[in-house]
Amino acid sequence: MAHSRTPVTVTLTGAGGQIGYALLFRIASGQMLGADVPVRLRLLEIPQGLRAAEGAALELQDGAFPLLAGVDVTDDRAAAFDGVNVALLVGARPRGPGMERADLLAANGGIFGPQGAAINAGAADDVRIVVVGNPANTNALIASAHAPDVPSERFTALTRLDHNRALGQLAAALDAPVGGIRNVSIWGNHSASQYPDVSHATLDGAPALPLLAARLGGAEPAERWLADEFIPRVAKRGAEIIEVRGSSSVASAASATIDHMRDWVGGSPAGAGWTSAALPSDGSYGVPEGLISSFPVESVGGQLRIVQGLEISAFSRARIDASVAELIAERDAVRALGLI
Ligand SMILES: NC(=O)C1=CN([C@@H]2O[C@H](COP(=O)(O)OP(=O)(O)OC[C@H]3O[C@@H](n4cnc5c(N)ncnc54)[C@H](O)[C@@H]3O)[C@@H](O)[C@H]2O)C=CC1
Ligand SMILES: O=C([O-])CC(=O)C(=O)O
Repeated sequence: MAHSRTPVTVTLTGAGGQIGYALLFRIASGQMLGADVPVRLRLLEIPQGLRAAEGAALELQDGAFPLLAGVDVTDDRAAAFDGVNVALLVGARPRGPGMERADLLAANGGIFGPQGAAINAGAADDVRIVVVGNPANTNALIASAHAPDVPSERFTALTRLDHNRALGQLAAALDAPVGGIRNVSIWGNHSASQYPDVSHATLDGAPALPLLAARLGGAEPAERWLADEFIPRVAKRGAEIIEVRGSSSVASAASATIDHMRDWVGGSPAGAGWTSAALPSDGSYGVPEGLISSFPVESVGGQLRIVQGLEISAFSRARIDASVAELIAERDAVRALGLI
């Protein structure tokens, strides 16, 4: 099929890595931007990752994807982000043995600062950015700080994986299909301090908490399950996957990245309820303005909007505040390092 539309330029960093490999073929097949939207892929790697990215580019050619208008592989940030419409910032510096948190933040500042500057210099007016590489929220903050001409709300970080993990756990507890569940929320940081919140969740339109209580033998056992099992399991799911699989989440992380960008660009599907994404706070729910924190969001008219007016219990408030406190500490640490 020939496509008359101008291709959308998608830049993927860390394209030679694991998540990159899981993402590329789904993007090329139209699962992120639509079955009628041609894409041009720009794969950014560091020199030692270039061969792996070049190999992925060969396989993309072998996939004969009708929507794929071209693939460039480069280690040049300016070339990678020139004209970018959709940026998936996956490549990051993993924590090595003996590395302190400040070392990790500094190493990632050296990646995300210059990438933010390159986006600022070359991106298309409609650029949308999602940071996947950890620590994702603070890396997004650093990139945004180096892109003063790009509206800050275009910089987001991925918590859709946490959102999807929460859906999966709640569906299992309710012994119900995941597709019937709506309005789970992830608040705060993409880290073990995050707060997966089911207080507004529904199953087939009915509030989920009473259904949970009925299954678990009352409101108190349900509260215990939420506090002692559900919340820690979702918040530490990344570590559980590493423990069981031997390496960190890949296909689920790629799938969540596709979900995040598909909904942002294409809009939340009608009747699907809200999802979760980390984006700069506008002060909603007492989260300090400018912090890149996860919120319940809907995508309307190409923009992510924080869902307003939700009642926040004392239990939820304490947990949101704890995760936000961690984000503040990360922001202050990168500020002290001169990275923002
Ligand atoms: N936000 C989330 O929900 C999740 C985030 N992650 C994070 O995603 C990141 C990537 O994970 P994997 O693909 O499994 O790691 P990986 O190590 O397989 O791949 C990372 C790739 O990034 C490249 N890279 C490093 N610095 C770069 C730079 N400056 N520019 C371009 N490329 C660069 C590396 O060469 C490597 O090929 C990690 O930081 C991981 O912690 C993983 C799972 C979930
Ligand atoms: O925990 C990790 O290292 C990777 C990650 O962010 C996740 O799986 O949520």
